[in-house]
Amino acid sequence: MSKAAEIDIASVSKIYGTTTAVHAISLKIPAGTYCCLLGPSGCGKTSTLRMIAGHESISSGDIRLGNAVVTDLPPARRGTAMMFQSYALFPHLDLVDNVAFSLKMKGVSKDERHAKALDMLKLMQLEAYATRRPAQLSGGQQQRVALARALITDPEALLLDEPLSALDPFLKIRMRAELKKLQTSLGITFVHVTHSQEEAMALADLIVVMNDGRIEQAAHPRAVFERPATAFVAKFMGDHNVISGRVIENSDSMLKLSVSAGGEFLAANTGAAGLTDSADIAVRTDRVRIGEPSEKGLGFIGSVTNVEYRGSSVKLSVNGAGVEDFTAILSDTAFFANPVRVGEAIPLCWNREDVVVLGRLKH
Ligand SMILES: Nc1ncnc2c1ncn2[C@@H]1O[C@H](COP(=O)(O)OP(=O)(O)OP(=O)(O)O)[C@@H](O)[C@H]1O
Repeated sequence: MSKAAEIDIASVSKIYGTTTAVHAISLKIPAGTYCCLLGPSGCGKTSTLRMIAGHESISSGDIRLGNAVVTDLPPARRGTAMMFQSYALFPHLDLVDNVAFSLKMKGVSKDERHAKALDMLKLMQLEAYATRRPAQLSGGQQQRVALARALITDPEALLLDEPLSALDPFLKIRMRAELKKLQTSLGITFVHVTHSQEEAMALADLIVVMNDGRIEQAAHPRAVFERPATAFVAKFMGDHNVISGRVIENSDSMLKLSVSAGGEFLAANTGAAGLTDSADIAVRTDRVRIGEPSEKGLGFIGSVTNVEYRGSSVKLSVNGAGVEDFTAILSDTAFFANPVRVGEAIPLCWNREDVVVLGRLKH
């Protein structure tokens, strides 16, 4: 295998006719990273991946792979390989010929390409199926053939477009673990497009959250989850309550918000100096407790609108203080020690360190 390469995306845009799908994004993906491009449908993640692969032209900006600027290179000369969502296997060829296909295009001799294809099939534990055609395989096996076919070119970076979306939920989780294992053992850079935050959290060293053609946050999964940069990231990652309000105090140490129906909320100020009119804060749903707040602004009194039993936890929805559908996830033990019912008024509280001040993206 070749060495992994860093991918450097510098101010890259993609414009289709009158649609700007990607707005001058910049991103460095260190060599050997498992990177997930994450976001809702239409946010520009596939366009970004296809520009890295060379399957889509770059409207402006540059992409570097290792030391080489690849902006104007055709896909086969970039050192990348792409695995498509549909796997794009040839139905009439057996696995050896499917996997060897790109070597055939390069003019590699039959013996040599077949030997290499068999090695790749061995790596994917598919050598026993070498003479089968794709239709004679399960979904998970087809996915491994597609991986073998992409990896046979010894790429420095493997690009994967929703690689798990065709699999049933059980297989998805199994193949997810295999992808991670493969990336760790090969050590090459993986860039994987997904709209599933769970998938990205499970796989990535670097999550790049995209929205509307822009990067909202690029960081380690734990940083994205624990310190979401924007309201979009907090909502998209889930398990956060986002409260938006008017700024009534913004000092070095504290941010105080007022929500229209009278609620007041407090956060330790961490880099929110620019917020003067309005601001958003996030409170983790699993950090909310039933009880009186230790300080005004670190909780509110609300009415329970829904109680959902989830086995090890119970999800409460609460409206109050100008905040709707506020979620508290309580452990089953905490809930059943002191159960509450729909319609009941309850105090909710949390600690100051469980509040994150969210930034705003400058467009
Ligand atoms: N060939 C094209 N011509 C015109 N517009 C396009 C083309 N390809 C994509 N777009 C538009 O560019 C935007 C970004 O699309 P892109 O496929 O990159 O998003 P995505 O995040 O990968 O979405 P999905 O998860 O649905 O694949 C969308 O608004 C889309 O409609």
